[in-house]
Amino acid sequence: MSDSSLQDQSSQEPRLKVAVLGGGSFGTALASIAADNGARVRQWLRDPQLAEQINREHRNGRYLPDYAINPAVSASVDMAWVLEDAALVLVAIPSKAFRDVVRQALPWINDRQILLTTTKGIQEDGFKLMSQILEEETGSTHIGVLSGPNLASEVADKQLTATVIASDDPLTRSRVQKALGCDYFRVYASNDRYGVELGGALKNIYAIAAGMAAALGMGENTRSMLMTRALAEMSRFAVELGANPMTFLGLAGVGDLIVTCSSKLSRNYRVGYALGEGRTLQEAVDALGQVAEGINTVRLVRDKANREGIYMPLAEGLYQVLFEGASPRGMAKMLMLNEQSSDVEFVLSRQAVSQAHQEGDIHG
Ligand SMILES: NC(=O)c1ccc[n+]([C@@H]2O[C@H](COP(=O)([O-])OP(=O)(O)OC[C@H]3O[C@@H](n4cnc5c(N)ncnc54)[C@H](O)[C@@H]3O)[C@@H](O)[C@H]2O)c1
Ligand SMILES: O=P(O)(O)OC[C@H](O)CO
Repeated sequence: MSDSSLQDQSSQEPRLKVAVLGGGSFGTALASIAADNGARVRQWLRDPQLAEQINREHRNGRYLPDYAINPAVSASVDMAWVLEDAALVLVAIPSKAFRDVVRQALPWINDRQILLTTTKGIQEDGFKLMSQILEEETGSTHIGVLSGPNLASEVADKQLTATVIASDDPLTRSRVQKALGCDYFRVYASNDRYGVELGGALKNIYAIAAGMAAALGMGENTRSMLMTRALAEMSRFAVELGANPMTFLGLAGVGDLIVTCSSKLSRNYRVGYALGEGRTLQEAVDALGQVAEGINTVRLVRDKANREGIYMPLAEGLYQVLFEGASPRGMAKMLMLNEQSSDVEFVLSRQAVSQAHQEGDIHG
């Protein structure tokens, strides 16, 4: 139990009631944190056997077999029971099923609850982020996004970790900081919900590329170049879509990019690594056995960038490798020989670089 949970218990405040929708590794780790902080936590999942195992052994054998879950977490397949009286609801469900699960929950959602998404993905129809789905389905004003460099197994292992709660509602920010912040999990606040959520979804694309580069034997210079150019590309995309580029300097931007592009614990990195070893996309996905959101995100972002005229050479290159059979090495070479560009576009624009080249050509 963390120090902060002791503080909570010694105060006279009523016990917070938390519901977590999703039985995957991050949902489970977050449920355990909230319980460490003294909350009554109920977790909803589809699989009755897994629910029974969590209740009996305080272990999630499917997603987090090696970690102890706080015994105060109770799991169930009964959505009504899980959401009963919940003041804070966390939705940790892959993007493809997110709206369906929120719809199942609707009868027990009310306008006093705080609703959080932890999902780093995009809905194809309308290019919607998960908090937008929460907003559309519930009409709530207490909506937030939890995102940051948060590999679930490290969180479950109580490695010192930081995350971001992003919401334009100050109450949501402060309540979530209090509910989840403890001596191994620090929660920073942001009011750029869109930027934070976009950062979490976009970095998955580049984690696939980083895994692929590692499997191909490319070195640290390459990884550093990839991450930095990824940050430039993510920020460019975000600015075009109206997010604040400064958000990408924070935990949910560069922070999450670093961890996901560096760790074999990342599912997106692992898919990329398998592709770099020569497996097909289907083989890589089958071997993973879990959802790597970046596969779908690369397609959606590449299509959106093409529609909106946003320059995204890395996303385009990865799309060609994943879905059009391009060779990873050939694509890497092509990107290296791409048109001359600028380092930091907010300092020197790409247009200024290409104009200098055109003028140089004219003057021989
Ligand atoms: N795992 C991590 O390290 C991590 C860290 C930070 C954020 N996230 C994000 O949080 C989200 C949840 O991640 P996770 O690792 O907890 O879980 P996950 O993405 O592996 O899957 C979550 C759960 O959703 C369930 N599920 C899938 N389809 C469903 C459906 N149609 N109906 C009901 N349940 C369904 C699965 O059975 C599983 O219990 C992800 O989208 C991810 O981007 C994950
Ligand atoms: O396992 P991934 O690739 O979905 O990434 C996990 C988290 O998003 C890391 O912050």
